[in-house]
Amino acid sequence: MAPIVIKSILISESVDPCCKKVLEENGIQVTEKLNLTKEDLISEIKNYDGLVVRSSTKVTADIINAASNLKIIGRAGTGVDNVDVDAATKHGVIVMNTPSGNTISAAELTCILITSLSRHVPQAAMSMKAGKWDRKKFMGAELFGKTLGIVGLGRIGKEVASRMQSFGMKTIGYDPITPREVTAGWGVEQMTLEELWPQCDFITVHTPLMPSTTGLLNDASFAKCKKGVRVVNCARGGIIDEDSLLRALESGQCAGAGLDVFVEEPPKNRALVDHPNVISCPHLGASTSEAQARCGQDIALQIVDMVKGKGLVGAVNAQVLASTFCQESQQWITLGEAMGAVLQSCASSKPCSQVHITTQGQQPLCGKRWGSPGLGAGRRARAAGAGRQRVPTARRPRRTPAVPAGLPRAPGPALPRW
Ligand SMILES: NC(=O)c1ccc[n+]([C@@H]2O[C@H](COP(=O)([O-])OP(=O)(O)OC[C@H]3O[C@@H](n4cnc5c(N)ncnc54)[C@H](O)[C@@H]3O)[C@@H](O)[C@H]2O)c1
Ligand SMILES: O=C(O)[C@H](O)COP(=O)(O)O
Repeated sequence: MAPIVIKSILISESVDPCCKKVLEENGIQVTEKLNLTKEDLISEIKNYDGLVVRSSTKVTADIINAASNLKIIGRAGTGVDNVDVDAATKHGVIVMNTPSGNTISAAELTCILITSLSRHVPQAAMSMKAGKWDRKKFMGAELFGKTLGIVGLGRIGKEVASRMQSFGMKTIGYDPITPREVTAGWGVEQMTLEELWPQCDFITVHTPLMPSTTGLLNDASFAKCKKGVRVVNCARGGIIDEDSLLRALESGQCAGAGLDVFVEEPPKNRALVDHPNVISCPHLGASTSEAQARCGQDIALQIVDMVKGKGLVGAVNAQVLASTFCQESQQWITLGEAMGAVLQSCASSKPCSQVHITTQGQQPLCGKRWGSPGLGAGRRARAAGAGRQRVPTARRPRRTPAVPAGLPRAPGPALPRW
C-alpha cells in the first residue's frame, strides 16, 4: 500500500495527550483547538491533512466540502454517527475509529446503571446529602434471578452479559448479525424481539444508531414489556424513543431508566433527566482514564501506520474507497461516464429525468455499483462543458470521489483523465 502524506492534524476535542505525543513523535504537526464553532471549523479545516474528534464535533458535509486538504478523519472512540461518512467517502477522505478502546468502560457504566436502578443508589445518595434518612422510600429489588434483555450483542453487549451473569441474572438477547451459537457460548439465549420484550425485567440496548434501530423501544414495544420493566441506554440517544420512554415512565409501565446518551446532547428538553425514576449521565460511557488512553493511543498509532503504508486498521469506509479506485471499478466508471456524455449530447433541450441501463450477460457487482454513478457524472460533466467554446475535455466533477494521495490502488493503467 502506498503511503498517504499527513503533515498536519487538528484535534478538536479533549483527546488523551498520548495521541498528540505519538503523532508528533512520528513527524506530524498537531494543533489542538477545542470548542470550535461550526464556522470556525469550516474556516480552519482547510489548513490540515487530518482531523481527530470524539463525539461532540459534528463533521458535517459542509465541513468536509471546505476541507480541501483533508485525507483522514480519526474518531478516538467507537460511534462515527457524528461524521458524515458518505460525504467523506465522496471526497476520498478516510474515516477511522477505535472501536474496542472504550468497550470495557461503556460496559461497566451500563452495569452500574443497571445495579443503581435496582437499588435507587443515586436517589438515596441525593436524599442523604439533603439531610434525610429515608429507608422506606428506597426499597429495591434483587438482580438475582431476574432477566436482562440485551439488544445488540456486539462488543459491549457481550461484556455486559458476562458481568450481569455474575449477579445471577438470566441473559437473553437479540442481534440480527451475531449468530445464536456464538452468543449461546457467552450464556446469552437469542430470540426475536417479540419473544424478548415480555420476558425482561431489565432491557439494555447496545446497537449503533441507524434507521433500523431508531425507536427500537417505542410505544408499541413498551406495551409488550412486563409492567415495571427498567431500561438502560448507554449506546445512542434515540434507540429508546424519548417521548415513548417518558410516557412509559409516567404510566408506570417503565419503572426506571438509566440514560447516558440523548438525542440532543446536552438535552434542552429536561423532562427525562428531571424524572424521579431516571438516572442520567452526561455521555460518560467512555470517560475513564483507561478508555481515553487506549482510544487516544489507538487512533494515533492507526494514523501513523497508515502514513507509513503499514495498514488501514479501523478505517470504516476503506472498502468503498478502495473499490472506487480499483482497476475493475474504474473501467465501469469510465464506461458510465462515456455513456453519460453521449446521452447528454443527444438530450438536446429536453433533459431526461430517468435513465435505464440494461445489461446482458454476467455483469460483475462493481459494474452495477459504479455504472450508474459514472453515467450521472458523465452527463453532469458534459452539461458543465456544453456552454464553453470547443472544450475538448470535460473536468471530472468534484462530487465524484477524488483520489486521496497514495490510497491503495490495484496495479494497472492510470485513472482516465478527462
Ligand atoms: N456511551 C458511550 O460513551 C459509548 C461508548 C462506546 C460505545 N458506545 C455506543 O455503544 C453502541 C455499541 O457499541 P459496540 O462497540 O458494542 O458496537 P458493536 O458494533 O460491537 O455492536 C453493535 C451490535 O449491534 C448489532 N445490531 C445492529 N443492528 C441491530 C438491530 N436492529 N437490533 C439488534 N442488534 C443490532 C450489530 O449486529 C452488532 O453486533 C454503539 O452505538 C456505540 O456508539 C457508547
Ligand atoms: O461512541 C463512543 O465511542 C462513545 O459514545 C464515546 O464518545 P466520546 O468519545 O465523546 O466520549
